Amino acid sequence: MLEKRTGLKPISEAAKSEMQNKLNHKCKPIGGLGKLEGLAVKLAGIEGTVDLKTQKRMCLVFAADHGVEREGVSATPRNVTALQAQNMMAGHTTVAAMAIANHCAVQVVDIGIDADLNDPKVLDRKIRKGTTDILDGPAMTREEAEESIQIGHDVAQQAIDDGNQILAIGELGIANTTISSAIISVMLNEPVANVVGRGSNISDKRMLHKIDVIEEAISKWQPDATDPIDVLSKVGGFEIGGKVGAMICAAENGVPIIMDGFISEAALTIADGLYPGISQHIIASHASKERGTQLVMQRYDLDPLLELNMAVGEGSGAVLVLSLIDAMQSVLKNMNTLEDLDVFFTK
Ligand SMILES: Cc1cc2ncn([C@H]3O[C@H](COP(=O)(O)O)[C@@H](O)[C@H]3O)c2cc1C
Ligand SMILES: O=C(O)c1cccnc1
Repeated sequence: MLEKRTGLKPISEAAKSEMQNKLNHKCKPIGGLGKLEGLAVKLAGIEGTVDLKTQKRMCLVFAADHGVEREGVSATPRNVTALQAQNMMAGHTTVAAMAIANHCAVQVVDIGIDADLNDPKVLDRKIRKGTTDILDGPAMTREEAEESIQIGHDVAQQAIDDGNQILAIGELGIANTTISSAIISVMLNEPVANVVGRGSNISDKRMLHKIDVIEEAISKWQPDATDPIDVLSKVGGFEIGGKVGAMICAAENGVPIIMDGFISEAALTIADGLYPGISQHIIASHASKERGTQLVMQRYDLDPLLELNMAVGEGSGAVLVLSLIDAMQSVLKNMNTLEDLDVFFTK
C-alpha cells in the first residue's frame, strides 16, 4: 500500500523567496524576527503561496497502549492512556487546555487503547488492545504496522477534506517514550543510553531498567534500520504508525503539519526512512526534554522553535506553535513596509 502513493507535493522555492522578500521589506531590521521568519518561509514553501492558510487547525492525537508497560518502564500504569483519552475529549488535559487558548480543535484517535471506551467523541480506529510486550515478541505484525500508517493517513486526509489548513500531531500511550527510544536508537544507529530519557518522570533506577529493556528487545528482534516498517513492527507502537501516516498525508497535500515531542521524533525517523526529505514539510515545535532530541533535530536538519523543557507530549508543544503562526500572520497583514515610511538602511 505504501508504494502506490503519488509522492510529496514539492516545496515551492519561489514562494519561500517571495516570503523572505516580503519580510525583508517590513519596517524592522533585516532578519529581526529570527526563527519566526524561517517559520513563515517554511510555511510558504509547504503551502506554495505567501498567502498563508492557517485559520482552521486541528490537533490529531493518536492513542494506543504498549505491551512493554508491563516491564515497569513508566511512572504510571497503562490505564492512564484510556483515562486521558476521554479526559482530553472533555477538554481537560494539557493539550486540550492549550488548544482552547490557540483556537485549535482536538481529535483523539483510538488506534490501540487497551480498553473499551464507548466514548462517541473518541474516533474508534483500534487495531488491537495494545502491542505485544517487546520482550516477548515483535510489537506487532508487518501488516499491523502498515495498517497503523494507513489509519493515520486516512484520518489526516479526512481532517484536510474537512477544511483544516494546518495540522498538529500528538499522542497518548503509557510507555511510548520507551518504544520511541528504541526506534530512534535503531534508526539513528545510536546507543540506547544516548537517546533515552525520563519520560513521564521516572527515577534513576527505573531509567537504567528502561535502557536494559530496550537493549534486550533490540538484540532479540534485530530491527533492520534500512526497512522502517520492520523497525515499526518490531519495536514500535500503533500511535507512532498513525503519526507517520499523518505526516505523509500532510506532505502529499501541501498542508503544514507541526510535530510535537519525542514520540513525533520517533515517527519522523520512520517517515523519513520511507520518504527521504519529508522533514522539509514538517514544522518542529519544541525541543523535548528526552535525551535523543538534539540528535534527531541535527540528523533531519530541524530547528525547534521553542525550548521549554516540557515532557508532557499529547501535542502540547505543537499546539503552542499556533500562537507563533498567528503572530506572523498578523505581522504579514498589519506591519508597514520600509517603503511606506521611507526608511533606508546604511549598515
Ligand atoms: C498523568 C499523565 C498524563 C500524560 N499526558 C501525556 N503523557 C505522556 O506520557 C506518556 C509517556 O511517558 P512514559 O513513556 O514515561 O510512560 C504518554 O502517555 C504521553 O502522552 C502523560 C503521562 C502521565 C503520567
Ligand atoms: O517529549 C515528549 O513527547 C514526551 C515526554 C515525556 C512524556 N511524554 C512525551
